[in-house]
Amino acid sequence: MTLRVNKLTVSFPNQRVINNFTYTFNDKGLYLIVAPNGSGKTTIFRAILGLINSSNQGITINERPISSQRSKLFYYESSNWFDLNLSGLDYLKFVKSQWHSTVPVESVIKLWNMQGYVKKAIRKYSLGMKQKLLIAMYLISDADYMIMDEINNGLDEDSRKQLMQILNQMAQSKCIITSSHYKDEIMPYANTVLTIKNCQVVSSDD
Ligand SMILES: Nc1ncnc2c1ncn2[C@@H]1O[C@H](COP(=O)(O)OP(=O)(O)OP(=O)(O)O)[C@@H](O)[C@H]1O
Repeated sequence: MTLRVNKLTVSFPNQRVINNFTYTFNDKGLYLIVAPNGSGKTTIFRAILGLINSSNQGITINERPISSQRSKLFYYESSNWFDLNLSGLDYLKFVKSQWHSTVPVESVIKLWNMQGYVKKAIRKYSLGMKQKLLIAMYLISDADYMIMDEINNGLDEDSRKQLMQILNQMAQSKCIITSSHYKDEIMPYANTVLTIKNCQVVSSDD
């Protein structure tokens, strides 16, 4: 069980961002991508998901094309993607049904203390409340592979600590791939750190 990226290259007009990235993510563990602003973290995630054009010789989960394995993977890039007219509960129920999850919605709402606002329209949420909703969606999905872009953005210190405990626990049985600008908080829990320099992705395993 692996997520394999084979010779991934991403270019935008006049700019190559990722060059010839080949890597195998195992089905367990916490992978942290650390790199300065604008170096290509989000680009890698989008390319893995097929949300942007790339050249590659295959992106697979368990040796099958990722496009046929969507229920094994969860990625929701940013709370900016939320439809502000919907409620948090709408999103949680949607994810539960689409990912055929057995995780009770109520347990995740309680875990993140979202009872007071989960039924309200997202337009009434603070930044941190939106981020908690986004994290709750990952927990509900219960997907084997989770790609989380800047997952602790907008969270207060206690919530970031709680998130780290949860990620650490989930990484015992799932593959968590994340990037963060609070890297010092995640680094102690990361099994592998990937960095991007001059379009090359380098792993701490190498
Ligand atoms: N759609 C696009 N068209 C042109 N250039 C793009 C596009 N998307 C990203 N880029 C460029 O690709 C580079 C990498 O962007 P990316 O968003 O992947 O960086 P990042 O490492 O996630 O940054 P940050 O830490 O700021 O979130 C940047 O130079 C950016 O300007």
